[in-house]
Amino acid sequence: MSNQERYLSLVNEIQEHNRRYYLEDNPSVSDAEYDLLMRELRSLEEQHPEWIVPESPTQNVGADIDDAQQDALLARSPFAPIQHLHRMTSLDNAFDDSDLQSFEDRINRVLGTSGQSYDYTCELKIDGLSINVYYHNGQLTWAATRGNGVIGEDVTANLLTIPGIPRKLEGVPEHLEVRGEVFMTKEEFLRLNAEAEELGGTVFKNPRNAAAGSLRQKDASVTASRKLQVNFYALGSTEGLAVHTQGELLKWLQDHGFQTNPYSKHARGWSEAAAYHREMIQERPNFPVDADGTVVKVDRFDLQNELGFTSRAPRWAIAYKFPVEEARTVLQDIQINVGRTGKLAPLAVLDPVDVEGSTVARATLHNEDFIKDLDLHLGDTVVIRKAGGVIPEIVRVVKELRPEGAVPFQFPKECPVCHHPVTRDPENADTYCVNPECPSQSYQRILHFIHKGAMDIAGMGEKTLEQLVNSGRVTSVADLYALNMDTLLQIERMGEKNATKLLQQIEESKTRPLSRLIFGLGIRYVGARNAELLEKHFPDLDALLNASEVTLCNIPGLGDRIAESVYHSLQDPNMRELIERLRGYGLNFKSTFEAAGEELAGLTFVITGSLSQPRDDVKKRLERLGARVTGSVTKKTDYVLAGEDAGSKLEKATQLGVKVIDEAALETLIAQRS
Ligand SMILES: NC(=O)c1ccc[n+]([C@@H]2O[C@H](COP(=O)([O-])OP(=O)(O)OC[C@H]3O[C@@H](n4cnc5c(N)ncnc54)[C@H](O)[C@@H]3O)[C@@H](O)[C@H]2O)c1
Ligand SMILES: [Zn+2]
Repeated sequence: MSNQERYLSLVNEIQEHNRRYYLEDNPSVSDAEYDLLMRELRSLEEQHPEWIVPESPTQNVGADIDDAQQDALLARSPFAPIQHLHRMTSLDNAFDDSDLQSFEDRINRVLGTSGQSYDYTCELKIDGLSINVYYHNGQLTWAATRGNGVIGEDVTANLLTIPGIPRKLEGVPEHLEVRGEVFMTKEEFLRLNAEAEELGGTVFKNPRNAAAGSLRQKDASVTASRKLQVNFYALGSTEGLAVHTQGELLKWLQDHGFQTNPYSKHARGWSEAAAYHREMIQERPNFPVDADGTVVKVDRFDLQNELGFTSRAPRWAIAYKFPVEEARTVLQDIQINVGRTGKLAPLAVLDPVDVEGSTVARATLHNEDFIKDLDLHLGDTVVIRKAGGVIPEIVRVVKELRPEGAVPFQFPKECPVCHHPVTRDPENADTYCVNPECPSQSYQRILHFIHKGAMDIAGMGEKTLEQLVNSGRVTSVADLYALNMDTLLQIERMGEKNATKLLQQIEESKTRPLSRLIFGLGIRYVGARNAELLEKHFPDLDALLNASEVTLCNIPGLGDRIAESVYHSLQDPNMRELIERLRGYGLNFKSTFEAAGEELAGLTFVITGSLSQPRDDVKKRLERLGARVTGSVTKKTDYVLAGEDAGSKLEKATQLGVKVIDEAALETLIAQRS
């Protein structure tokens, strides 16, 4: 291949990656690999400017799609197109200190100075997706994604589900665009992926894709459930405002109620900016959200204006990317766990190794195809890194170091626990043990049923449950309610005191809200949020059992795939039998959802001590009835709701003369005010 052919094939290849990344939120290569391709492309273009084609990714922002593709996209997109008032651009990259130095040299050249150190505002480059929020006469009017920089997608309804975005601004120009980055914290990303792995939803590659995929949802209530956040850092134009530097702008944004990132810092000259960058690399493991680098911006706006833009990026800013740390280690083993849906989950067991500030000894391998594509052999030396700064993943095998005689890993044909033959889902690469009596599945199902978010039976430890399941004393969640003192005392290390406590918790769990029971049943796709939706819609479990598939599909926010899954799971004879047994044991089947009311409007509550219901449920109920629930007692607190063993908050209430009530008094209060 000639160099020019290589150039054109790079243009094509990168365009394809852009499409997958920006339009489908589903990249097939890592950002580091992508950046390497871009660097190669750039250096070819520097040597041969005459080769540059207009569709080159260096000349465009975003997916660089032509008109026909744009039409096709918009036709498919559930979002209306919106034209930005001012173009949204990308950023050029620096990969080492000398790139940063060249950046300052170029500024000197363009501004006609030489060797001068400029003032910069340095910020974190949050790895999310950019958003443009438009205020007309101070009123939030629409919000759009970057799109191709000129036209983006209207995601107003979705954006409004994110807390902390001002709806109204005072004393601002008639037209104002406020720009920032929508992102997902690492914690929320892990929670979402764990839920998706378990319930069978989309598993995202990294927090950026998760944020993009969550914001671009047809159904804004799905976006609302994803806990997105946003940091603002720019305006479309600062005309008509008394801000003259990026530093002042960040302050202006904060003063007007916009969330900004706390890590920004002033720097003088490229070397101070480089020092900030090094500091941030050290801090990176502590960021609640992943950042993929720092952004160095010329501070003064008059200089920014002089410097201007290239076709895709400002000349006054540069993204200094964090190094991607890779480590080598040895694949010791591949463990296969069987989840509660019967899904076989392969896990790589690695020689522990440090990557980006933490020790990695395990990595998920997703499914059979993932292992095949990597061509994993036990004993292989593998390269690992952290996707999105969080999830350790195996990137590739170092084939040269493969031990002699190593054989490719064979995915099991039978369940590693019950030895029942497994079946592969024809739609994806997942493999399932379909034996309904598989002890591993029973164990996982019961574990799910008793965990904190479901029936919350904390006294049942994993070891205890394991013994109960393995000895055949407990095979389904209903069996929990048949446990008695004699059975429990046969469990190793289970004394009378703990057994009594456990039996009491099991008894208490019978009164949990219906949504927790529905969640606990472990229906595919039904997490805590969907369970709540279902509880809101039906007066009791029987009404849900009798609901037709159409009725379920019509529940706003539930989604057809979920409705279908609920319907079919609840028709299953085994599920019916289980539910009847639970009814027999007297579990609560009634919806505890009162319609949202005003009974407690204007009152502030603090909850303390242990109550008959999980505190979170009580809090939600108070809020549904209009109350505000806060964490600490002040003079503004109207009531302290105290359960057993209430401590310092109770003392504080007495000191301040705040009324203290118990659960019974709360019911009276609600009844009086309704
Ligand atoms: N893996 C893939 O297939 C693939 C494909 C395309 C792009 N990518 C990744 O995306 C990058 C290019 O994407 P891009 O054009 O969106 O640019 P970018 O993400 O490198 O930088 C520009 C963006 O940074 C964001 N940003 C975050 N914090 C900011 C701050 N404080 N100030 C200003 N901007 C801030 C803004 O959204 C802005 O649009 C590549 O370097 C690569 O890492 C990967
Ligand atoms: Zn099995």
